[in-house]
Formats: sequence, C-alpha cells, structure tokens
Amino acid sequence: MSTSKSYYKPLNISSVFRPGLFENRVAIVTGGATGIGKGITKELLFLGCTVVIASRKADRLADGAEEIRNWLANTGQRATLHVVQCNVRNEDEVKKLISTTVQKFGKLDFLINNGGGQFLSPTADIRLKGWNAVVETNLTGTFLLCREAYNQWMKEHGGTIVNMAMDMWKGYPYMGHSGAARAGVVNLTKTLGVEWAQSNVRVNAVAPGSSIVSPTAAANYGNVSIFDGVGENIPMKRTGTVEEVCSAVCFLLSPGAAFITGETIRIDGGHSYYITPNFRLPDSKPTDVYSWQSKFDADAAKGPQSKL
Ligand SMILES: CCCCCCCCCCC/C=C/C(=O)SCCNC(=O)CCNC(=O)[C@H](O)C(C)(C)COP(=O)(O)OP(=O)(O)OC[C@H]1O[C@@H](n2cnc3c(N)ncnc32)[C@H](O)[C@@H]1OP(=O)(O)O
Ligand SMILES: NC(=O)C1=CN([C@@H]2O[C@H](COP(=O)(O)OP(=O)(O)OC[C@H]3O[C@@H](n4cnc5c(N)ncnc54)[C@H](OP(=O)(O)O)[C@@H]3O)[C@@H](O)[C@H]2O)C=CC1
Repeated sequence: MSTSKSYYKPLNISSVFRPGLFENRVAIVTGGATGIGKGITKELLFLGCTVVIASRKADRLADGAEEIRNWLANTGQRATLHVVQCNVRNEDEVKKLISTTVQKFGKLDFLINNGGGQFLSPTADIRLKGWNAVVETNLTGTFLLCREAYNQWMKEHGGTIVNMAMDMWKGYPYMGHSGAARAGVVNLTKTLGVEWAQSNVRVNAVAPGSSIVSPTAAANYGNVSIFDGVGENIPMKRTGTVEEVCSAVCFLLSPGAAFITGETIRIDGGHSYYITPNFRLPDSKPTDVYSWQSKFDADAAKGPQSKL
C-alpha cells in the first residue's frame, strides 16, 4: 500500500476530555481492533473506561489488542481491555457478547456499533448474497446489538448507544447497499431515541464523510491513494482524521450530551452540505486538523491533561 502522503502516524493520544471521565464505565466497541474503532477504544481506555472489543477475526482482534495494551501502558493510564470474537450478523453471538460482558463486568454503560463495511459495486451488479451481507452487517447487526443491549441491561439501568452511519445523504453511487443500510441506521437511531428515552437510554449516531483516513479503510479499497484529491471538494479542503470521529463519539457518550438523543452528527468537513452546483469552492488553505499529534495536542501537552 502506498503511504507516499504520510497519511498514517501512530496515535499518541491526548484527549480533549478530562481524565477519568469514563471511570467505572463499561463499553462494547464493535470493530474495536482496527481503524476508527481502535481509535475510539484507545480514547475510552485513556479516559478510564473498561472496553470490550468485538469483531469476526481472531487474528485482527489479537493484534489490535496487543497494540492497544502496549500503547495504553505507555500513556501511564490503567484500564481494562477485553476481547470477544463476534460476528454482528449472528444473533446468538450477539446475545452472548452482551451476556458475557454483563456477567464479567457487572454492567454495560456504552455500546458503540462501529463495526461494518461494504464493497464497491455498481448496484446493477450486486448479487443478493452480497446485498444481504452488507445490509445484515450494517443495519441488522446494529439492530441486534441495540436490542440485546437494551433487553439484557439498559432497559433497567440506562445506557448510551452510538451507531455508525456514513455520508449517504444524497445517495451513494457504487455503495447502494451500504447507503441504504446506513440510512436505515439513521432512521432506527431516531426511533430508538424516542422509544428508549423513558429508560434513560440515549441513542445517537455519527456519520463520517468518505474521507476518514484509516489504513484498513484504504486497504479495503486497494490503496491509500483513494483519498488523494478528496479534500479538494470538501469545504474544509482536507480529509478527516480518526480522532475527529472519536471525539464526537466520546462527546455523545459523555454527560455533556445528556439531552441529545435520536441525533446523527455529520463529521465530513461540510461535504454533505456542499450541494449548490453553481457555487464553486474557492481555493483556500486546508482548515486546522484535530489529531493526537496536532498543534491542539501540543497545546494540551502544556496542560494538566498531558500524559505524553
Ligand atoms: C466509483 C466510486 C469510487 C469511490 C471510492 C470511494 C471509496 C471511499 C472509501 C472511503 C470510505 C470508507 C468507508 C468505509 O466503510 S471504510 C470500512 C472498510 N472496511 C470494510 O468494508 C470491511 C468490512 N467489509 C466486509 O467484510 C465485506 O465487504 C462484507 C460486508 C461483504 C462482508 O464480507 P463477508 O466476509 O461476510 O462476506 P463474503 O466475503 O463471503 O461475501 C459475501 C458476498 O458479498 C459479495 N461481495 C463481497 N465482496 C465483494 C466484492 N469485493 N465485489 C463484489 N461482490 C462482493 C459477494 O456476492 C459475496 O458472495 P460470493 O463471493 O459467494 O459471491
Ligand atoms: N473510514 C471512513 O472513511 C468511513 C468509515 N465508516 C464506517 O466506520 C466504521 C469503521 O470503519 P474503519 O475503521 O474506517 O474501517 P475498518 O475496516 O478498520 O473497520 C471495520 C471494522 O468492522 C469489523 N467488522 C466488519 N464486519 C463485521 C461483522 N460482521 N461483525 C463484527 N465486526 C465486523 C471489522 O473487524 P473484523 O474484520 O475482525 O470483523 C473491522 O474492525 C465502519 O462501519 C465503516 O463502514 C463510515 C464512513 C466513512
């Protein structure tokens, strides 16, 4: 894979949230061993949360967990990371993921339905098996996790759920299956936000633009060069970072979002709102990036939050 643009840097975290924010909290992050999910896992651990990561592939989980544990040790923070193999398309495995977590850690405060994905294809060429695989992964999997988290724990004790959507607001050529599934996730998020409010369960989502640079996302589409030139058509004139998704997720999980439910936050530099055909984006400099290596990081390193 080409890395000529130096897209990837190791994540040395310096969260904008206060240390200990999620102490005594227990979270499940699906797809938590790679890409965006790994970033969410790191930030939650850094903030004191116990995290269970869950996905299909044992080797990916093991490699991701080892990297995360080594990284956490270097931050000087202590938190518990646990691994469970689970295909979110399998109802029994989903039930077991939730029950194992509740049994082992005594509760479940947060569910982050990050695991998902798709393949590129003209819609006319998608076979039914491929359509079903993508819809079951992204929509049905999210439904199953939400339902089991609610029925097994959150209905009686409250909790917070964050789902994963995408920039499908204007449709998504070559990702018709995933666009339809994620639109379903946005709608389900609204419904559950209303139905479960009485149980003190908040349900929200994030919708990253097709511009969040993660090595696994690039690998899934063949090469990191898929992100080359993407920034030019984004009002903020750049691609996004994994950290910019993680901080939105952490905000939605935090008490600061206590009155927000059913909502989907777009994290796309304004891309999905850039629809006026006769308004051409002027040439301009890229906006400031938030990453755990950015100048924000340098600023944070001066303050009491720094663990670097
Ligand atoms: C022209 C526009 C170009 C724009 C390019 C922009 C790209 C921007 C990308 C940036 C945005 C990133 C968004 C992301 O979501 S990043 C996350 C990336 N990660 C993943 O997608 C990983 C998860 N994906 C998968 O695991 C699989 O894609 C899948 C969801 C299908 C699940 O796989 P599973 O292992 O369960 O299923 P199978 O592999 O057995 O396949 C089942 C059937 O699915 C069809 N299929 C699968 N892959 C393909 C393919 N590459 N092409 C066509 N069809 C495919 C197929 O029918 C499979 O069954 P058969 O093999 O029996 O036919
Ligand atoms: N990067 C981007 O620009 C964007 C990403 N997204 C979405 O964000 C999420 C994270 O993506 P990103 O980190 O970039 O890419 P990754 O490929 O790194 O993340 C996908 C994760 O989902 C897991 N996963 C896939 N299918 C299943 C399944 N059936 N059951 C359990 N886990 C599964 C994978 O683990 P394993 O293979 O072990 O199962 C992997 O850890 C995905 O839902 C993605 O579609 C949305 C918009 C843009």
